[in-house]
Amino acid sequence: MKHQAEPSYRHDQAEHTAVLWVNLGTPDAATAPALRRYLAEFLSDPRVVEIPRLVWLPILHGIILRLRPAKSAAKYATVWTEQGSPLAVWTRAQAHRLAEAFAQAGRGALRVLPAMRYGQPSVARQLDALKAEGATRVLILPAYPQYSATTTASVFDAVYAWAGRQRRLPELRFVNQYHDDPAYIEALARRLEAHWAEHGRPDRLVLSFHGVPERTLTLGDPYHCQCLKTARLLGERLGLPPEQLLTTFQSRFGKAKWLEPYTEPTLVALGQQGIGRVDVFCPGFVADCLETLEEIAQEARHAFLEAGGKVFHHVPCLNADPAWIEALAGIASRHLQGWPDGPAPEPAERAARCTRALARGAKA
Ligand SMILES: C=CC1=C(C)c2cc3[nH]c(cc4nc(cc5[nH]c(cc1n2)c(C)c5CCC(=O)O)C(CCC(=O)O)=C4C)c(C)c3C=C
Ligand SMILES: [Fe+2]
Ligand SMILES: [Fe+2]
Repeated sequence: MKHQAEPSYRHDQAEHTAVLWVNLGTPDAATAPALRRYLAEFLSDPRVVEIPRLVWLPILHGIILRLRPAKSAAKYATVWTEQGSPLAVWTRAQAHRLAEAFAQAGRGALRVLPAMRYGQPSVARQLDALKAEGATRVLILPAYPQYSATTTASVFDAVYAWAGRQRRLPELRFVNQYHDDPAYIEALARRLEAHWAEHGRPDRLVLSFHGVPERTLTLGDPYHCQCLKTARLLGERLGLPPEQLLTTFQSRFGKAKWLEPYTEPTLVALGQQGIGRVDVFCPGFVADCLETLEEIAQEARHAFLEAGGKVFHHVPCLNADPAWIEALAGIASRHLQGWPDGPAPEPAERAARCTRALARGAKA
C-alpha cells in the first residue's frame, strides 16, 4: 500500500486531543443532482445495503438513482433552512456547543469537529484537518446512541480507510454506543416533560426509531435490543404505564421485511381506534432531519389525522438542548480518560473562539 507523503507534519508541534462528532450526512442542496450524489455514496455502502454488489449496483444505478433523487429532493425542499439541511445545521451546532461545554469545564484545549459519513465535511477531510493542526489523539464519537452495523460500524470503516493511508497515525478511540447512558435518558425525558409542561400529556407516546432490515437482528446486530432498552428506560423514567407507550420503527426502504411494528401503520391503527392525541418522539435521532421533520411531522401526522386521530404532536429531537450537550460531554469525557487535553490555546485563538461563540449565542 502506498502511504501519502506528509509535508504538513510538524515535529515541533505540541500534542493535543480532539473529538470527531460524526453524523450520517445529508445532501448539499435540495436538488435532484445533489440527491443523486448523496444517495449514490450512501446506498453504495455495503454496510447499508447488504445485497451482493453484482445484484445491487445495477438496481441502484439503473432504477433507484434515476427515480429517487427528484422525489427525495422535493421532500428535502420542505424542510430546508437558510443555513442548509437541518441535519447539517444541528450537527455543526452540537459540535460547537460541545466545545463550549468543554471550555466552560476548563478544557478549552479540546478540539471538537463535526464530520459526515456521506457528503461533506467528510470523515477523511476532518481527520486530515485535525492531524494538520497537530492532533495526536482522536476520539471518534458517532451521533448514534444505538449501535448498528449500518451506521456506527460504517463510521468506523471510514476512519479505518483514512488510517490505512496514513504514515503517522494519531491514537484513536471509538465510542460504540450510549443507548442506556443515564444522562442521555434524562435529557430525553426532560425534552418530553418540557413539551408536556406546555401542552399537557398525550393519550399515547410513540417512540419511533429508524428501522433496519429484520435479518440484521438474527445476524447479530444489537440495534433492535438497544432501541427497546432506550425506550424502556425512558418510559420508566417518565413513569408512563406500559400501555401508553409504543415503540415503532420508521423509514423502511425496499421490499424486504424491516423491524416491526412500523411507525405509520401503527399511527393509522391508533387513529382508527379513536385515540385522541398522539405524541411522536424519535430518541434515536439526536438531530432533527428529513426523517423527523418530513416523514414524522408531515407524512405520519397526515396519516394519523386521515385515519381519524384528533391531535398529533411531533416532539423535536435533542438538537442543541443543554441537558443533551451536558450528557454528550459526559460520554466523551469518560472515553477521554487518561488522555491529556493538550496545551491551552494561544490567547489570540482563545479570544477568536470566544468571539465566535458570542456571535453564535447572539444569533441563537
Ligand atoms: C437503504 C437502507 C437504509 C438503512 C439500513 C438505513 C439505516 C439508518 N439510517 C439512519 C439515520 C438516517 N437515515 C436518513 C435518511 C435515509 N436513510 C436511507 C436508507 C437507509 N437508512 C435513505 C435512502 C435516506 C435518505 C432520504 C431518502 O431518500 O429517503 C437520515 C436523514 C438524513 C438527512 O439528510 O436528513 C438519518 C438521520 C439510522 C440511524 C439507521 C440505522 C439504525
Ligand atoms: Fe436511514
Ligand atoms: Fe424517510
